[in-house]
Amino acid sequence: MASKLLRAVVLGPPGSGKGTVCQRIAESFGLQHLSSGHFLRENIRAKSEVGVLAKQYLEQGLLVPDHVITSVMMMELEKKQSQHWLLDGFPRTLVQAEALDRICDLDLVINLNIPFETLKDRLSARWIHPASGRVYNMEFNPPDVHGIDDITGEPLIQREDDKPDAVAVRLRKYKEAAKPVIELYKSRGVLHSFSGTETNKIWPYVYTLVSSKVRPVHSKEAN
Ligand SMILES: Nc1ncnc2c1ncn2[C@@H]1O[C@H](COP(=O)(O)OP(=O)(O)OP(=O)(O)O)[C@@H](O)[C@H]1O
Ligand SMILES: Nc1nc2c(ncn2[C@@H]2O[C@H](COP(=O)(O)OP(=O)(O)O)[C@@H](O)[C@H]2O)c(=O)[nH]1
Repeated sequence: MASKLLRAVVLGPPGSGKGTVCQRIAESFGLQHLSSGHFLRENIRAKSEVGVLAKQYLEQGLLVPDHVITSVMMMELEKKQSQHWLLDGFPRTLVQAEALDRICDLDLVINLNIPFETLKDRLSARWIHPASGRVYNMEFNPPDVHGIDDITGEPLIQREDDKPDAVAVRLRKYKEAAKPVIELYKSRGVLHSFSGTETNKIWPYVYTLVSSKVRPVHSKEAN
């Protein structure tokens, strides 16, 4: 199997399971999961310059300006140059995809196609552990203790932008912005789309696809 470092992206609307799928890929293949939304929320909590600027956009469910998120992600990617990585939530626009093009050639783009009604239901039941970005769902993967993170015992919160009004705006904006990004990756032959309403059914196909590029952490070969 090639020893080249994997450069992968997961695309999909809010609630499509990007975070869940990325978490599973990161665990199964030992690669870095880099979530743009998580970095922005960390900056907001730290009240950094980027955080202060980004806060108003996140609260309204709007995309942060391209130059802001691009500089955040370029800084993070620079730190991870020597590792396999997987991007979640970036690029979201053609301008961002072009910025990413300038620093790497993508090997794999996973595109999650999930029906709108399913997205709305999932987001209203989503809870997160803000410090780690761990994601729960009150039906799909509830925490052991209601409202509490399994690992740290700290409280879980619901994101402001998972409220119904913000969700509708986010889903509309996603469609507009993502179309040219999806077309770009399709034209390059790196796009792999998966449709369905259940992550558990999509996951085996994603696992097989990623296995064709990187060795699983727990495979016999890896031991
Ligand atoms: N690549 C990006 N470009 C612009 N804004 C972004 C980008 N990534 C994240 N954001 C901002 O951060 C918010 C949260 O991002 P995140 O990726 O966590 O959530 P989302 O995709 O909107 O929802 P979800 O986690 O449900 O997919 C977005 O609504 C947007 O305001
Ligand atoms: N009911 C259900 N919930 C899911 C499924 N897959 C993921 N979720 C939950 O749906 C919410 C959105 O998933 P997430 O991975 O955060 O998606 P993202 O917004 O694309 O990053 C989270 O609360 C997940 O736990 C699924 O197959 N069924």
